[in-house]
Amino acid sequence: MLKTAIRKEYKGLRAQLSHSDILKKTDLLLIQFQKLGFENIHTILSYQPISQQNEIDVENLVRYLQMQFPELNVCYPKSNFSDNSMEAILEEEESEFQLNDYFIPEITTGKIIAPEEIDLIFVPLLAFDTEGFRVGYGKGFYDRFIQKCREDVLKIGVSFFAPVDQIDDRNSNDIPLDFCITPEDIYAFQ
Ligand SMILES: Nc1nc2c(c(=O)[nH]1)N(C=O)[C@@H](CNc1ccc(C(=O)N[C@@H](CCC(=O)O)C(=O)O)cc1)CN2
Ligand SMILES: Nc1ncnc2c1ncn2[C@@H]1O[C@H](COP(=O)(O)OP(=O)(O)OP(=O)(O)O)[C@@H](O)[C@H]1O
Repeated sequence: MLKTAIRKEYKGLRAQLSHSDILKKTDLLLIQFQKLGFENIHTILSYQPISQQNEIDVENLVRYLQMQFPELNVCYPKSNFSDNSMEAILEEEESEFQLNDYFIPEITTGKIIAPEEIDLIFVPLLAFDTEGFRVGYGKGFYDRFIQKCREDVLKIGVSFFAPVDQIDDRNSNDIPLDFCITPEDIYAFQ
């Protein structure tokens, strides 16, 4: 399937989920995530969900990591729509989030963390395939950002749905995930 068709289908599938479906699937995702073990995680890049789009809220996954790594640095993306780039901003006590034009609650100010410092990224997506490639909103923000990260950065996708068989129009910029968590399974790639 082509990315445009996948985007359309999975936006539709998400839109059909009820509030209680979402709560249940989000709980199941945490249970799956807890099966993974991590070592030496200091800094992560999380995201705030676009709730109008029924994006997955990964807050509970972040809290779970914070229990294991009490000193965890949690960053959030700040997008620049003029060049489709983004920066990781460290969340601190005084951090504020403001809805941007795309209904993303974006962190407003804070310390910029170098991509090389990030150990783990929760990657938002619309769909993924059986090899770990993903379809996002089609602007390449995450592919551009991940390119600047360390080779060993853990890229973890989260999806309410099982993978599609194959994304037929993937390109040389597409960086595959290491894991994708769904309410039913953990997919490990490579
Ligand atoms: N929660 C969240 N934060 C994120 C992302 C994301 O996917 N989810 N991003 C991942 O890249 C970056 C922002 N990128 C975006 C890229 C394109 C559109 C966009 O085109 N939105 C459409 C609405 C979706 C639609 O097509 O229906 C639009 O408003 O036209 C939105 C965000 C950084 N922060
Ligand atoms: N590292 C990169 N450098 C330059 N252009 C890039 C890079 N990564 C992606 N792009 C460009 O960004 C556009 C969107 O890419 P793609 O269709 O793979 O997006 P996506 O993975 O669905 O979305 P997103 O990453 O925003 O969630 C494409 O035109 C692609 O060529």
